[in-house]
Amino acid sequence: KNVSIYKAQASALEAHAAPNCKVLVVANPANTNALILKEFAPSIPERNVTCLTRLDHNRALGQISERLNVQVSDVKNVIIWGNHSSTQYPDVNHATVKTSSGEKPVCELVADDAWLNGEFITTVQQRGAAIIKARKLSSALSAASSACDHIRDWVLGTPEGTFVSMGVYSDGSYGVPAGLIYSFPVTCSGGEWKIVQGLPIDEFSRKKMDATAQELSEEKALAYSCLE
Ligand SMILES: NC(=O)C1=CN([C@@H]2O[C@H](COP(=O)(O)OP(=O)(O)OC[C@H]3O[C@@H](n4cnc5c(N)ncnc54)[C@H](O)[C@@H]3O)[C@@H](O)[C@H]2O)C=CC1
Ligand SMILES: O=C([O-])CC(=O)C(=O)O
Repeated sequence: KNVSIYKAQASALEAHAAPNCKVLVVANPANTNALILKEFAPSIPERNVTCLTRLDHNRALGQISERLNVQVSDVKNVIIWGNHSSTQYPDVNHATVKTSSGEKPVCELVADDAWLNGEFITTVQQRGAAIIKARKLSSALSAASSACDHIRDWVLGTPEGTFVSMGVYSDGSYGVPAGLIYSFPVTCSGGEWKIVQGLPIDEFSRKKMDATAQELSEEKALAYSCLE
């Protein structure tokens, strides 16, 4: 059903939208809906079609700020890799906290790998489901607020030294198959996003990044099979 909805939305954009419009897909499955939209709106450049993983990014910042008892605005550079689903990989290996003695790595300050590699990841992965369970409705204000964050940073740029997570069309960076909409760390400037390059990826992260890519490949195949 989503495939036909996003095919129709794409056709409407193709017919009526400015070719330089920016598209943020929120509705789930967000990454694959964005991929279908990109496919059926060929006049809109693929770099103008994105999906929302900023809510997951903000949740990860929130978990770290609570754990360390610091302001959420002092935490930065967490990464959400992959799908906006429970296979996403929230990664704090490159995240830092502003302290009175300068910026410190989150891993060093938390100093609890079992929590970072376990409960932290599952809490962020399952936050959407936990909210639905509690409210019988999905996240509303936090989702809307993160959509504003996504668009604001895309249009106005990310602060120097800060990256954010966005679901964007993969160019094969970090060994992620090209042709998926995958959440990467990005910086934005002049209305364009750019995938942050050259971050070291350890074996634990590699496995988690591959698992969420695998799920996206399967979703893509399923979506395309609905088009036949
Ligand atoms: N990417 C993210 O971080 C998040 C994604 N979501 C997703 O956003 C979507 C919306 O969530 P809610 O607003 O809570 O759901 P909702 O059920 O309150 O609203 C969905 C709306 O879509 C409309 N709709 C249904 N079929 C349509 C069609 N063919 N064309 C146009 N409109 C149609 C319905 O009338 C309804 O108003 C869901 O898919 C949800 O899973 C929600 C929160 C966060
Ligand atoms: O599944 C949903 O509708 C909720 C969701 O995406 C989220 O809160 O991250």
